[in-house]
Amino acid sequence: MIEEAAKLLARSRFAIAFTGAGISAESGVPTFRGFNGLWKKHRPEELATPEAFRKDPYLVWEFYRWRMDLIRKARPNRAHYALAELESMGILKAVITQNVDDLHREAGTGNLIELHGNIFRVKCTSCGYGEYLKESGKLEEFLAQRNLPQCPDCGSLLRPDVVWFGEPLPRSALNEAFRLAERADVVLVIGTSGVVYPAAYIPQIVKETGGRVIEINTEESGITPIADVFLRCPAGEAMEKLMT
Ligand SMILES: CC(C)NC(=O)[C@H](Cc1c[nH]c2ccccc12)NC(=O)[C@H](CCCC/N=C(/NCCC(=O)O)S[C@H]1O[C@H](COP(=O)(O)OP(=O)(O)OC[C@H]2O[C@@H](n3cnc4c(N)ncnc43)[C@H](O)[C@@H]2O)[C@@H](O)[C@H]1O)NC(=O)OCc1ccccc1
Ligand SMILES: [Zn+2]
Repeated sequence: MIEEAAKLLARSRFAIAFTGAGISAESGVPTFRGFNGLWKKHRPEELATPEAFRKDPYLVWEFYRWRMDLIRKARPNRAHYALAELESMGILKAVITQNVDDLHREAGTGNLIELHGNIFRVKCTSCGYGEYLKESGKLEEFLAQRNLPQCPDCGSLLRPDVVWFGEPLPRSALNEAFRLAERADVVLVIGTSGVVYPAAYIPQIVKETGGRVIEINTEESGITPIADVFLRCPAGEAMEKLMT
């Protein structure tokens, strides 16, 4: 199977990657399904909603600060670096991710589409203010606080710049992702359960426009039925084999 996947990639004219939480599991970042009950018995889907934020912004900010603190200590793993290398070799044209953990960027991926936002960015709930805490160097101080963060421009509440359930994805990112999927002849799907929409349409669009689907996952997922090659293997291990 690895040989077949390597051949498909080597012969590809326009290959892209589509990733989920599973690619960051080996970096110590819990997957969504692995999360259940991980944080104070809450399911992430309960807290990652506009309703939850309206009802209890303290609880939601505590949840996101906990995740930001956990994720900032994580480092990219072999799978993240392999995708960045495939891009620098000109084989991979883009990485489309559902992850908000910034690990693809840290690994050196250039053409990165973050469909669900980035946990280290905050934005104002009323004016257009936004800040990337890693760049502004305010991350430490931000995580040390327990208060509700306020917008320095208008004083309103700041929220994590991620897409919550029931919220539309950023139009530009979604259009770019669909455009890439239509153009791709190969998609490398890594570590996703493939149940969250509209993101999960990406591999289907590649398939429907004549492309091939290579899936890497430790177990079958919602994508497996359309996979031409299924590698049941941890992402780091599979990508290492693919690169050698
Ligand atoms: C749960 C699901 C059924 N619900 C949805 O899809 C909903 C509703 C919906 C919309 N359309 C539909 C159509 C059909 C059904 C439902 C819907 N979608 C939405 O709400 C979207 C927004 C969805 C985005 C939500 N935000 C996230 N994240 C950011 C926040 C945050 O992170 O805090 S989603 C979040 O969960 C998802 C988790 O999935 P995975 O990444 O796949 O992770 P998971 O844990 O599930 O699986 C891990 C996999 O890895 C594998 N694995 C584990 N270890 C390894 C390993 N080592 N190696 C390899 N693989 C491994 C495992 O086997 C497993 O398969 C990711 O997308 C992640 O980003 N918005 C919207 O539709 O808006 C409408 C709209 C339109 C216009 C105007 C108004 C409204
Ligand atoms: Zn503001």
